[in-house]
Amino acid sequence: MLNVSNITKEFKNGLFKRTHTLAVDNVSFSIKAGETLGLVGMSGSGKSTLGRLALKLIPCDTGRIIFNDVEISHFTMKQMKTLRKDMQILFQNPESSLNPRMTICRSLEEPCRFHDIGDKGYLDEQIEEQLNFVGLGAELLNRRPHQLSGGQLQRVCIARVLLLQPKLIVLDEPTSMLDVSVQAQVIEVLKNAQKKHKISYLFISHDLDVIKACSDDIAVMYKGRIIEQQSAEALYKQPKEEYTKQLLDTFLNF
Ligand SMILES: Nc1ncnc2c1ncn2[C@@H]1O[C@H](COP(=O)(O)OP(=O)(O)OP(=O)(O)O)[C@@H](O)[C@H]1O
Repeated sequence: MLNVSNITKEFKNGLFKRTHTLAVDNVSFSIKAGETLGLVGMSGSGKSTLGRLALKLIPCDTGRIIFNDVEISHFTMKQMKTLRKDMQILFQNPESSLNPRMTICRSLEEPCRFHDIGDKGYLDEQIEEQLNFVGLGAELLNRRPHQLSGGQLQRVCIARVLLLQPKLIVLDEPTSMLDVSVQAQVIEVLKNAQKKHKISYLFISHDLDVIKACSDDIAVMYKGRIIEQQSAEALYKQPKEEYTKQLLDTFLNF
């Protein structure tokens, strides 16, 4: 579904753009249809930047991105518009993902209207179905975001993404702002959605338990590079790199 090879991203900031940060350094990975690649690493290792590059939300300096057998590396933003609904992202903070002035119903409708998905009748039906799927009821539709809990808001965000029927979703710490009890429910919803629609996930998280529970393969990032990638089971049993061992130890002893 997604094949990324040798992508690099350097940010240039500061006076006269003299401060350079090599956020992603020659990274390659691929994700099959319906599978999850977990991405772990310390803060600042480049995980979120890599997720945004993979979706072409920001341009890469070098490298190739092939999505669903189409090379999109050189696609313009206009060309990307047709693919946007297939490639979605779910952020960690659902509150800032939703417009506080819009009702939940409007927030769910908006992206579908933008992508021209169905008429009003079809949309109403789909919204109800997706809300149901994520475990919410239609009584929330006329509320505004501040009238929902964090877990409910993240479910709304998941429903909103699912309405577009994406093929790939970058999950950028989707449960890190939620209570532990709610985390498990949200993960269950994401797993069910993947099973039902064969969606591919790039799952970014600090939480190694969450990553282990969700991923087929796991990639470890360190200073902008993927230093190790293995099946989830193998990585936990026999990490190859010293850094991965330290990461696992730190997490287990936390
Ligand atoms: N827009 C930007 N301009 C300049 N530097 C940036 C920008 N975005 C990210 N960076 C830098 O790139 C590096 C990687 O950042 P990134 O957010 O991708 O890391 P991360 O692994 O996702 O971190 P975290 O887990 O804390 O979210 C960091 O040094 C960060 O400061």
